[in-house]
Amino acid sequence: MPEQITILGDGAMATVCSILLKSGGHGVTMWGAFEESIERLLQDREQRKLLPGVRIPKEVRLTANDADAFAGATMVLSAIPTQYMRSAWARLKPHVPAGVPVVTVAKGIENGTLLRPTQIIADALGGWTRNPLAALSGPNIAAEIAKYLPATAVAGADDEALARRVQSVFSTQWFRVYTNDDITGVELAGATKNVIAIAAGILEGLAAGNNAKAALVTRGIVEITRLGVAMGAKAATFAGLAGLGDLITTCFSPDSRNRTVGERIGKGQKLEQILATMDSVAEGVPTTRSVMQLARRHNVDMPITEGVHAVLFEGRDAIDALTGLMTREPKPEWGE
Ligand SMILES: NC(=O)c1ccc[n+]([C@@H]2O[C@H](COP(=O)([O-])OP(=O)(O)OC[C@H]3O[C@@H](n4cnc5c(N)ncnc54)[C@H](O)[C@@H]3O)[C@@H](O)[C@H]2O)c1
Ligand SMILES: O=P(O)(O)OC[C@H](O)CO
Repeated sequence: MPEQITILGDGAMATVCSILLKSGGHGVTMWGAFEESIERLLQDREQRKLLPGVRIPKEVRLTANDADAFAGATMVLSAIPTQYMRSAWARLKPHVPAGVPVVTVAKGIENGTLLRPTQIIADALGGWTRNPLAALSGPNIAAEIAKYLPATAVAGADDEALARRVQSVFSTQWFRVYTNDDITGVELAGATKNVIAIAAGILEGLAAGNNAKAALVTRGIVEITRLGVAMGAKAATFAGLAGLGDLITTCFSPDSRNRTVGERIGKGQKLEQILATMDSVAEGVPTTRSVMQLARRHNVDMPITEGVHAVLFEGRDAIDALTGLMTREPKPEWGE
């Protein structure tokens, strides 16, 4: 059944979701936080910097007006980067229709609160019961979906009926959606893989080779699963599309912003310099701080995350961090 979907955000993911949902026969309104950005989109029908060459269909309604954004909405999609979610949702709260399901595609953990995207929304809106919440996550590089290349995702929700509704809304011939009742795992996997993807980029920048990259992906999934399980997620979710699937694409795709940040660091650039030249968001950078704190809080060993944290925020040299990982005390592959 066609739905009327309000997409919050006007970045790369919001843009591809507008195309995807419109192709599925749904009505779409896209809201942006900044008037100038929506004005530009109304003129160009294209996010020239974030997703060049990809046209936003004329049927997609564009607005920067908070109240107008939710007219007729039967579902809301939040495509706002994690660290901006709280302020955006607090601003929009008076206009969000109660009872309408909210789906998030954000992949991060909020700094300070250490909350997952759906938890941030619940917090901002004043409770889970006001709006049912779901997360959509998986190997979803926006630039590929925009070219109608085949992709898959997981609709995570506590409520099975909601997960199935999200699955049905987002499914097209080239976008296959599975359901998963482990929303904690779906969100944690999507956030933590970004930290490992920064490490993959660092290896790329150091020209460390594919054996090293394979080791990173394999040991990376082990450590993010360990954190997830300690926080109540299912290990199987991390072995699925939202975990291993997304980790692989993000570690290997040249289009990944997180991997690109790492690559530039591996080549010797400074983080501040990299971030100053990026138009788009690399969620893994602030999320590394949050994941490091979660690891400490839950007493989970996360040596790769520790290494990324040290390189990004403690001035550690990338080669030194890699040597540190390679010379840790010998241990069995499985176990503590
Ligand atoms: N791009 C992808 O391939 C992709 C795929 C899957 C999931 N995601 C996730 O989607 C989320 C959005 O990422 P994106 O790639 O669409 O973003 P982007 O990097 O393309 O664009 C950044 C967006 O942030 C918005 N923004 C900047 N400051 C803001 C503020 N103060 N308040 C509100 N909004 C602000 C900008 O208007 C813009 O829409 C992220 O959590 C990302 O991890 C992205
Ligand atoms: O470009 P990145 O690194 O933010 O990755 C985008 C998506 O999360 C890939 O699934």
